[in-house]
Amino acid sequence: MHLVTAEEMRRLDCITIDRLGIPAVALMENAGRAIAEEIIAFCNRRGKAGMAGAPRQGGGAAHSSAPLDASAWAAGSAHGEPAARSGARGVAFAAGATLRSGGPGGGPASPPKLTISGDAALMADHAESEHWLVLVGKGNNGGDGLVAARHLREAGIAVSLLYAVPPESLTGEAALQRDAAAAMGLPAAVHGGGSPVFAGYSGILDALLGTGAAGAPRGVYAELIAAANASGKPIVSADIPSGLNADTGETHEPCIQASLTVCLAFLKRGLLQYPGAGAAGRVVVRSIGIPAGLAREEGLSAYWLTPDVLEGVLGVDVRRRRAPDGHKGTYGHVLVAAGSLRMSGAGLLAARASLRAGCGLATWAVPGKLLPLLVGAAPELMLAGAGGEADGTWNAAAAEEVLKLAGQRDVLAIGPGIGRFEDDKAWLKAIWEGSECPLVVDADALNILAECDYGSWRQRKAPVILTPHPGEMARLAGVQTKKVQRDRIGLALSFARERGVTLVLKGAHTVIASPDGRVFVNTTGHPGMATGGAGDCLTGIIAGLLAQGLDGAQAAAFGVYLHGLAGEKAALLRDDPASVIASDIIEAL
Ligand SMILES: NC(=O)C1=CN([C@@H]2O[C@H](COP(=O)(O)OP(=O)(O)OC[C@H]3O[C@@H](n4cnc5c(N)ncnc54)[C@H](OP(=O)(O)O)[C@@H]3O)[C@@H](O)[C@H]2O)[C@@H](O)CC1
Ligand SMILES: Nc1ncnc2c1ncn2[C@@H]1O[C@H](COP(=O)(O)OP(=O)(O)O)[C@@H](O)[C@H]1O
Ligand SMILES: [K+]
Repeated sequence: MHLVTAEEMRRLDCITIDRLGIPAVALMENAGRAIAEEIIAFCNRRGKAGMAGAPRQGGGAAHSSAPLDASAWAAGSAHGEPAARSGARGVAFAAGATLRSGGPGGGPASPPKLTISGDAALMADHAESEHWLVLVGKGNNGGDGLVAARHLREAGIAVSLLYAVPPESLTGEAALQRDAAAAMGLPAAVHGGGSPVFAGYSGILDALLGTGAAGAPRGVYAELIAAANASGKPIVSADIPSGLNADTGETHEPCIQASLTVCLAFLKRGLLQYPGAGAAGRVVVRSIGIPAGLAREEGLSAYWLTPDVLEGVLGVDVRRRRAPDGHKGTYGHVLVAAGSLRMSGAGLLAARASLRAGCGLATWAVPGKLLPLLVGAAPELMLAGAGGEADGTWNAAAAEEVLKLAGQRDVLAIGPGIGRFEDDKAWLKAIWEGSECPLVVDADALNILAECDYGSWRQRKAPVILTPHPGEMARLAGVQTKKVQRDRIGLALSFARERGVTLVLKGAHTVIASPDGRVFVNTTGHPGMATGGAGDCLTGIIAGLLAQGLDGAQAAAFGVYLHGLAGEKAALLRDDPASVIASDIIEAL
């Protein structure tokens, strides 16, 4: 599924309206109806759970991990329930008259049944117990809310409108919807400042600000957002939560904390990155008549990482099929140069993970003094001494040993647990320039890299994959960690392009950017993976996939995806995400 910025969304809107001739008001009608359908489904679910009026739990970025669960996401109108719902709610009865007598054999036949279905998606189970307040902004987002209000009313749900600004200031399609709502007699008020009263409503539709918003909500918009959040009522957002930066996922002060966001046409980038992903609650993407293929035709290249994208966009065999006559040589040989006396485990985790990712062979290179201590640590691994100091730490001269070993292997992964040492920049430069195979750079090797002028180093032919967490990324980019987190997708993209590397910016909803301008956002994984060594496993997984012939972007994206899935599985096996440790992730691969 494509991810779009607000600007790209406007472009796709314009193409649909100008080139295809679909009127803007038709798109708005589709948008509003989709929002109404989702609100009705929300009410019906709530009714079934016997929780009428219950607000979302927790709120804010720390709320339930539902949005992290790929199954909680839904694309288009096929979001899991409608088929079952329409089956259950369709009006079906037998036709009164027998249309044809006699079966093929001439005997009596049972009369054919005529089945007639109602507009199931717009049927509320307990409409009488619902009363929704629609917060209406001045732009098209407000217009969407007005359309939704009409459809909710049609479904028998009581609806009231609260305009942020005098309704006379609405223009274009939004003004048309304002008039239609008035003609239908929907009760409306204009926010007069101060604290609006939300008592008596069973839910709030946030149609204040959408992709046309600029900066933090101002004036009456800010008042309404703060009051809606404080009301404790469940909030459904139209397109994006008002107060969210649709491109970056930054939340302004204030920002709506939604239970559900009905995203229109294409998934906005900001809904996939924290804290925005937390503010959005559950996200449903609904089509509104803008052809999905336009995104591809327009060359958009940001994606939510799903098995479909892995296969269709990246060309990865997600089933990881192996040739029946394959042997260990078929699946490549990884060299992991990692670990030192005090952090040998980091190297062990990376090397073991590469094997679990499916490479044929893995060699773990450590400072020679450590070798006797590591014998038998993992029987499947080969061990190699790579020089180093008498105390089991690395030194610059060890680069030569690493290069010798790498010459006979398919992939080199460096960094986990190596620490810092004298002349480590020379060590890294020698490896960077001297190795011919794909290179995965992690942990302290990234910190060393951040201090090097590697743009002037000899150009590498084989891919480089950098796997920083936000702190390491901050050092690489020479900015504060806060700035990294403010626009993870934008930074990862520009860094990968400028430096000609594949960049894996780790953390909840890891971003994978490739030097050709494609970017992928992963949503597998969970907070239980915030544990020492989890990143070392990822380094090994990516190296293991590279060894099997995947290219840089394929290995990075598939590796991150599998790593997250393994983390989820490990949490299930442990019964508690908090108990997951890095080794569990490897075992769950
Ligand atoms: N064909 C289409 O285009 C379709 C669009 N669709 C829908 O339209 C949405 C985008 O609509 P949009 O572009 O009208 O912008 P929108 O977000 O409603 O609000 C902008 C208004 O808010 C104001 N404002 C801005 N920033 C502010 C701030 N910080 N604090 C306070 N006020 C602020 C600003 O007013 P101004 O300050 O300029 O007077 C401006 O007038 C999109 O998300 C989707 O829901 C769908 O219907 C499908 C078809
Ligand atoms: N809340 C989270 N949700 C999903 N994945 C997470 C979360 N926290 C951490 N992770 C993942 O766990 C790994 C941690 O890596 P890192 O910080 O480098 O750990 P270490 O250096 O100890 O190995 C990364 O792949 C990261 O994306
Ligand atoms: K909104």
